[in-house]
Formats: sequence, C-alpha cells, structure tokens
Amino acid sequence: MSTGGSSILLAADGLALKVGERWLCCEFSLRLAAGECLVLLGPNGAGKTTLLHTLAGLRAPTVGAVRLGARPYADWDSLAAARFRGLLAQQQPDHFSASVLQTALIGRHPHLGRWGWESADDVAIAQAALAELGLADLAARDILSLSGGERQRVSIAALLTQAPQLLLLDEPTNHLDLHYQIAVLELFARLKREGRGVVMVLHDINLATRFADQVILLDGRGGVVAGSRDEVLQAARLSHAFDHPIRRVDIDGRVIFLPD
Ligand SMILES: Nc1ncnc2c1ncn2[C@@H]1O[C@H](COP(=O)(O)OP(=O)(O)OP(=O)(O)O)[C@@H](O)[C@H]1O
Repeated sequence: MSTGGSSILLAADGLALKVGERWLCCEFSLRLAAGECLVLLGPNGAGKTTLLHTLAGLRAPTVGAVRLGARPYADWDSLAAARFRGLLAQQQPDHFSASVLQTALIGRHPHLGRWGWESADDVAIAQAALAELGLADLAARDILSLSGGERQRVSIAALLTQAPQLLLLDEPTNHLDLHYQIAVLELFARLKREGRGVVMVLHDINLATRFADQVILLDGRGGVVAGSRDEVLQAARLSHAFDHPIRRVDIDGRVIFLPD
C-alpha cells in the first residue's frame, strides 16, 4: 500500500504474526498517512486485535518491523508515544468507583507536567470530549453505574481527551446503538479529515465499506489481503475470508454486502 508523499503516521514492513504455533498472517506491509482510515476485518480469532496491538507497539511483531511516525517503537519515549498514538481497547476493566469526568481525564496523563496535576485547561478538554459524546449530563456519575453503551462512549471521550495524532480502535462500535455507531464513526471520519490517522477493527463489512480508505482482511488461516478499500472489499474475497457466501448489491449509488 502506498500513500504518496503525505506524512506517514504508521508503517509496517514485512509484518507477520504468530501466536503459539499458529501463524495469524503471512508477510505484508502497510503505510497509513495523516488523513486516512484503515479498517481491519476478518472472522473471530483471525488476529485483528493481535495485529492492532502490534501496530500500537504493545507487542513485538514475530517477523518484520513497525514504525510510529518515522521511528521504531524502541526509539520512542513512552509518554511521547502516548501523546502520538492512542488505543481504544476492546474491554475496559473498571475495578474502582470514579466519576465519568475523572475517567475521561485519564486521557490527559501523557500531557501532564512533572507534578501530575490536571489544569483547568485539561478539565475543559475532558468536558468538551464528554459533550462531543453526548455525556455532559453524566460527568459526575459513577463510572460503575453506566450502561455498556455509555461506558463505551466514556472510553472514546477519554481517547479524545488524550488527543493523539493516530487513533487505534478495537471495535469502537461495541455496545453502541445504531445512532451512536454512525455518530462515533462520523466523529472519527471528521478527525481523519482534520489530519489524524485512524486504524480500527470492525465486524460490520458495510460500515467498513462506508468509512475505510484502506482495508486489511485476515482470513483466519494465515492469509491476508491488504490494499485500498475497493481492491480488498470484493464479494469473492469476503466470502472466502468469512467462509460464508456474501453478495455485493448496489443500491442508490451505495455498495452493500449481503450474507446469503
Ligand atoms: N497468548 C496466546 N497464546 C495462544 N493463542 C493466543 C494468544 N493470544 C491470542 N491467541 C489466539 O490468537 C487468535 C487471534 O486472537 P485475536 O484476539 O487477535 O483475534 P480477533 O480477530 O481480534 O478475534 P475476535 O473477532 O474474536 O475479537 C485467537 O485464536 C486467540 O485465541
């Protein structure tokens, strides 16, 4: 995949991943430029989260190299890396009571000075992020009292509060109703247009069709196809990867993939 001359936020060369004795994907490369969205697709257990965590620098690739901006993760100071890229994890472990605002403020930690105190500006950034996710009225609520969808939106607000250049999102639509699924993906699309980079794991092929510029499709058997959205999202490739017949339908100028 090539993205011309614009600023590269994330690159991987000759990447291949193995867990235990099983290869999740054979070698491939990627380039993600500012202003682009890459979607990772594939069946359960194919390796999407493992790949996302590798791209986030949380685990080393089995083969190949990952670069954040122009440098390998090993050359990054951990706080600087946390200001550059942020990860929305698939599950949020909540063990202790905290307010929604305090939880969103965790996103400011990589930005705080040596004493670690949040300033009024940090609080304003967190409050704006909560408002963006429709959570302003819940700012004082205990995080342990929230519904699944509300909790997911707080996690997204914490990521916006972190304000990284590159957003790595593991199933960002988890727990969200239809309205918020589209709203959060539109929000990430806006951040992308403003010059950030987005990498996200999705299960919905039609949301991938709508929001991706590039796609990496893992087939769960070690096969991987990486390329532009239209190169990768083809009925035959998707049917093979998901081991289920999938048809392409064109409706009112939009492409829809339907499982038989
Ligand atoms: N430490 C490990 N040892 C052995 N296998 C592992 C380990 N970690 C992950 N796996 C396996 O690697 C595979 C890929 O897991 P991963 O979570 O990346 O898949 P995924 O595509 O994100 O799946 P899902 O769609 O179900 O979330 C799974 O079969 C998982 O059980």
